[in-house]
Amino acid sequence: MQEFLKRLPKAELHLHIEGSLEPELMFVLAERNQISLPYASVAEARAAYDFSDLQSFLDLYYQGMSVLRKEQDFFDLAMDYFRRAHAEGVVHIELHFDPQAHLSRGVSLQQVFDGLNRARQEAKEELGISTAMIMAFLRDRPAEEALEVFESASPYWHHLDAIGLDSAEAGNPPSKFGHVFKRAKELGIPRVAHAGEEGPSDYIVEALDALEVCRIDHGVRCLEDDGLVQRLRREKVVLTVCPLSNVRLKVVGNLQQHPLPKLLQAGLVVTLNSDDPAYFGGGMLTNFIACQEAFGWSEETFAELAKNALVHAFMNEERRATLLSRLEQVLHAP
Ligand SMILES: Nc1ncnc2[nH]cnc12
Ligand SMILES: [Zn+2]
Repeated sequence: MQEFLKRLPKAELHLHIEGSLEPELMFVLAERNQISLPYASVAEARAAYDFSDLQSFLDLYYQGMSVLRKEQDFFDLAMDYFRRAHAEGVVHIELHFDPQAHLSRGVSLQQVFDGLNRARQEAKEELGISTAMIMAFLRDRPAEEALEVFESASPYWHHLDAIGLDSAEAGNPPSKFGHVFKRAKELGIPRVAHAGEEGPSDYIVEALDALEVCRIDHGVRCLEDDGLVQRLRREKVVLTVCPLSNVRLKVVGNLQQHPLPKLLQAGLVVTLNSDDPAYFGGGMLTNFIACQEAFGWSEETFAELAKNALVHAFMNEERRATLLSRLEQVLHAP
């Protein structure tokens, strides 16, 4: 089964590239940029990744990314992840990135975009991985700041496949960003948002109504509202679920208690994703294998999950057709 899960052509729709920063690279970049870390070793950093909730993770996540200063750092960060993902059978990756968390440290949008775009090109040429870019806004920062950053990113709008909304959810409802997302809609830029991770199911409704998103990142709390579940099913809204993330951030007590089987049973469009693989215990394949162990799913179930991601990814139709036929080949391989 693990061989099958590895061979499945997996598309990752929910990945924070800054959350793919492994401690090993963090130490290399800290030394290169003369930045001091609060850890004496890689092992000490990993030991500190013991979270009680989303905020306790975000504190270390923003601290960790402080080693990213130059274009080369963003290139190295992304290539490091693309290589690991490639080894796990990932064929397409949609990168969330957090410009505000870099701008506030004096790192320019140009450094971020140039480094990530150079890595995306190399991933395409050397690894055959396609990628998409989701510029996320920090919901615990003022909405006006998000709008300013969005406008200042106009030279890079053509690189964006979507905008997103992340960071501390509770107390920061989607509607706070209604005008930012409206502006993106006017420009024809698709929209996604984290909702129903720690926040209530109402935030999922708001993300659909006020932000007009095509996907909900996480969304696991939708089950608290039957009407919402029916709507998500009817409107075929994609949920980018991140099983190991939800365990590590104590959204659920353990993986066996995760609502994933219920989400599938409800007929929702579910995908599996890693969120912040360097902090939550592993990448896509690790998440797939953990679900196999927790839920005992069949090959057909994993194939459905992988297909959902390919069908709803931000990719051109030629690439989608290629990857869907690769999926069929894996399913029918002897
Ligand atoms: N799981 C998560 N939820 C909200 N914001 C994030 N930023 C990075 N990972 C996140
Ligand atoms: Zn996320």
